[in-house]
Amino acid sequence: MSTRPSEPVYSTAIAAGRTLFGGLGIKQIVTGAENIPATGGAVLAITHFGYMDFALTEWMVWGRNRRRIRFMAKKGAFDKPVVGWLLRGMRHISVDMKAGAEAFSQAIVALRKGEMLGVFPEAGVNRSFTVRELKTGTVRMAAEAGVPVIPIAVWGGHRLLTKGRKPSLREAFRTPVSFAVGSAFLVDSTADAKESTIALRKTLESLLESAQAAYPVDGRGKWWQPAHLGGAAPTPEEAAVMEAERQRQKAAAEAESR
Ligand SMILES: CCCCCCCCCCCCCCCC(=O)OC[C@@H](O)COP(=O)(O)O
Repeated sequence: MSTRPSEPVYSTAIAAGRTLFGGLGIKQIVTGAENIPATGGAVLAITHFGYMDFALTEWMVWGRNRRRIRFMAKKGAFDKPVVGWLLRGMRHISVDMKAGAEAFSQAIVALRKGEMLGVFPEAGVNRSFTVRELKTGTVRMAAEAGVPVIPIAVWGGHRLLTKGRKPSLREAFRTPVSFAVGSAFLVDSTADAKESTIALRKTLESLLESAQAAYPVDGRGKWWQPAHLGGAAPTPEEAAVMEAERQRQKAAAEAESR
């Protein structure tokens, strides 16, 4: 692919994102950037601690090789009037969490066309800021499309915007965001998807540990630091309880609106 067709919606979003992150003085710390393929299909498997992970990852990738990531995102976002139009304009893929087959086949088509797909295999933001159990779809789609998985840990992006927390300019200003990009993870199509997924999770955890170890701000006692590293974030067990409660409330609200 020597030509890169113009995409006005995506280009506008990138311009807006660069202005925002540039204005906030976000500092990128990147290791393993050479692992991002310059061409061809690949699944980027990204950790998910904050709502800026999408844009931050695209910002980092764009700065390296000018590629546009097609993200898999919740159907709920696509159902919103303006946001939905924007997401479709950027050719992101809508995922119905209750019926994933449609999104899966769209993802395969995109990968076979040589697109770079961005997925968050934890299927949501985990308030403990630790890597929780992954869905198996990531490795299954890579195996089926015959493309590599590129594991990426993003650390610090949750300080900009995350679940259950009001964003603060002071917290965001000049915040370092680390990206640890791992080498291509080739999925053996004869291997069990569960096993490969466990291996992928271990890889993401070790990339995350390396990003945290080198992070230039001491997180001890801070809300954004995981409990096992001396931070004030809820433990994985507490986060799971909070998430179950949130799901229960959502289901109750949906039942009421019917
Ligand atoms: C400079 C770079 C700027 C580039 C802009 C391109 C970025 C594309 C933005 C895609 C945004 C997709 C938003 C989807 C929203 C969404 O799906 O997020 C929620 C979940 O994940 C986790 O949610 P949760 O249920 O709260 O755990």
